[in-house]
Amino acid sequence: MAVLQTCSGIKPLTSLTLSDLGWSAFHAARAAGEPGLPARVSLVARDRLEALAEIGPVTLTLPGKQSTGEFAVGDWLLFEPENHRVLNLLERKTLLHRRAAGTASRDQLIAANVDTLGIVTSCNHDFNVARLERYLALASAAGCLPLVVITKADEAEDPDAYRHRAEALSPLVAAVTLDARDPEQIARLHPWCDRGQTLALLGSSGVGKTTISNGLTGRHDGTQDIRTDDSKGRHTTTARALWRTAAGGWLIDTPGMRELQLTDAAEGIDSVFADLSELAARCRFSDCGHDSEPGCAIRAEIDAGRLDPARLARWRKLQREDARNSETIAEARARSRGFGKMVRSVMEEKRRWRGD
Ligand SMILES: Nc1nc2c(ncn2[C@@H]2O[C@H](COP(=O)(O)OP(=O)(O)OP(=O)(O)O)[C@@H](O)[C@H]2O)c(=O)[nH]1
Ligand SMILES: [Zn+2]
Repeated sequence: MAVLQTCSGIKPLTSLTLSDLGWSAFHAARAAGEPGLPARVSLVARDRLEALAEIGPVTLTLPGKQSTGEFAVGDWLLFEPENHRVLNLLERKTLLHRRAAGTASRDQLIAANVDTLGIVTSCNHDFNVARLERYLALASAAGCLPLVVITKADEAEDPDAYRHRAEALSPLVAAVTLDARDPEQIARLHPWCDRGQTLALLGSSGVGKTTISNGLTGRHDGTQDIRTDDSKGRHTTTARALWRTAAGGWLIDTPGMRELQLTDAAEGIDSVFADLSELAARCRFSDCGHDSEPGCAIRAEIDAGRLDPARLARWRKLQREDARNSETIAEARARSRGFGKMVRSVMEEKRRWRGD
């Protein structure tokens, strides 16, 4: 199964050290004294995990009834070398997750231990401050560093203007402009995916994610498919995996990355809008709606012309989106607990009725 591909000039998968794989002091501390060998998950299938260890690629199985749904690409775990069974999932440094599509609200893991979230946009109408803020909040909630990658610089008159606008959004933001089709320009992204570093890309359709990912991994066919099983049966997934980059690091490319919605991101939103949340803390009322309440610190800034009311509107919109999604997951959990209780009481009732 062609899950992974090495690039010419870099180490083959069988001679990678743990540091090559992205192992850090954080994980070493969690694994200390625990039995088993460390491995990093490169693919999550319904019945098994594919992973990379110092001994090379391994296929791992889970004990008992444990579901592979609890694992994400990029996870670190410990496994028994004799039978390739998973012993222990190690705590994650960062985690990207989303609300699963469909009516059943479910939290779905997308990728773990991603160091940098590459937020891809273009020097054109795709460049949208509200969308960038949303992705920045998501990166912050996941614990990843944000990198704004602005493609199609070759089509813009003043690409630096886009970079400055992105960098103005938060002191944490680094931004890079490039023509993603040019290998020399792609190399500007190498510091974020060199040895031990893991990068994941997020962005709207058509902004150039596939082009960047091909440029970084040396993979020329974006549709190099892998066969996997999931709850819906056997099917083909496009590169739902951990890819080796030419710079010696890793690129995580999962289909779920492309439709990330905010959930449980309240803290991430507050970090992107730190100026607003700090102001809000100075409003006279702790539940100030920042509309017409007396003593509103945010209104005072707007009235003084120091704050753009549009930024307040964007902040509130993200808070509402996050509240709505987080609530639905919490509610769904409560519902499934309630349903479980109901099933048990019906079963008990039946047993009593049958007399066993
Ligand atoms: N001029 C120019 N074209 C680019 C650049 N980056 C990507 N493209 C082109 O834009 C089109 C879309 O690029 P993709 O890499 O497929 O975009 P994507 O983000 O992967 O799109 P989805 O697969 O739909 O999510 C392709 O025709 C690319 O060749 C760039 O920096 N400059
Ligand atoms: Zn207020």
